[in-house]
Amino acid sequence: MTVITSHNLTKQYGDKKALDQLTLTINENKIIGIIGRNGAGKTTLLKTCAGYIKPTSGELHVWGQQPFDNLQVLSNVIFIDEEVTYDETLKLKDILALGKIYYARWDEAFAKKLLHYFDLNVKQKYDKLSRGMKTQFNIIMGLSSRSPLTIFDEPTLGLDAAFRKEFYHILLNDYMKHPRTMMISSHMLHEMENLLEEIVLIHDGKLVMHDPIDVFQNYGVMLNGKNDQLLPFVENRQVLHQQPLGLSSIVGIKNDLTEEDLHYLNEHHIDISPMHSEDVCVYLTANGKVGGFDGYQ
Ligand SMILES: Nc1ncnc2c1ncn2[C@@H]1O[C@H](COP(=O)(O)OP(=O)(O)OP(=O)(O)O)[C@@H](O)[C@H]1O
Repeated sequence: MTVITSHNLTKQYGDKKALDQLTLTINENKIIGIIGRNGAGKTTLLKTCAGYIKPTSGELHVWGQQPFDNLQVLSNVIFIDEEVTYDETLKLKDILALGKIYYARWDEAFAKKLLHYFDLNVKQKYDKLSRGMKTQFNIIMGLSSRSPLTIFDEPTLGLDAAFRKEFYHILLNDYMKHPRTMMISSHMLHEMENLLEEIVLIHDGKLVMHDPIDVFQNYGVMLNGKNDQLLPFVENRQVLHQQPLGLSSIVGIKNDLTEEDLHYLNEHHIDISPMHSEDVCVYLTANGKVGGFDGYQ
């Protein structure tokens, strides 16, 4: 079943198009990574899908309905980011009690188990938690809501490595037991790759790529060899990155190598290595800057 469909979705702030004619389909029960550079439009996309932001133009449907200010959609969505705040008088247990009211699939026992595991005291006031502890609590709310559409916007921002690791592990286990649609934006792609089933890469508000994670992971290859042999080889190919090293170069290209290509590379001692997913993201959103910053010369 389809959860989200957008067609030419656009959100404009003054002259800036935070989302620019974005057409996308998200199917249910997947974990989807929303990636892109700073200012790409990730938060705007997620908040628009969560019904918090009204699109300027285009179409957006969540379970077939326009999400903005739509109670039926809102009751099935949870949106967690670092700006979530609660009334300063509320203790954690009071907030858990609210979970029961807001989320049909809320699992209070699970929430309490997680709080205990992470040494968060239910009697403590939310307002008195450290910033990292607030983020931990927000994540616990997000997981325990079991909302059919669970959205995490940069969930691990400011969290230590130990918690991040635990979070990925718990999220995956809970998702296996209770499948739902999860959209997660993050700049920590390398840490999250194993969780994700699909990647949505956006840049300047536009969709660059929406594919299964393995397509993304196999998108490019890095070649390292002598210029005489390497440069003619890459001449008519999609070059994503190029780094001269004197008489040699490192060149990143789209991975569409044939048997014949592999034979050539082998024969000319050109090394082939995988292009890391984070580099694929960087190179595909580089605005034509294939060689990186070189302003010191
Ligand atoms: N309320 C707003 N008013 C004006 N401009 C905005 C507003 N919200 C977002 N923008 C602009 O829209 C663009 C996309 O912002 P958005 O926060 O969606 O990006 P992002 O991909 O989440 O970035 P980051 O990774 O840095 O958090 C940016 O240029 C931002 O300045």
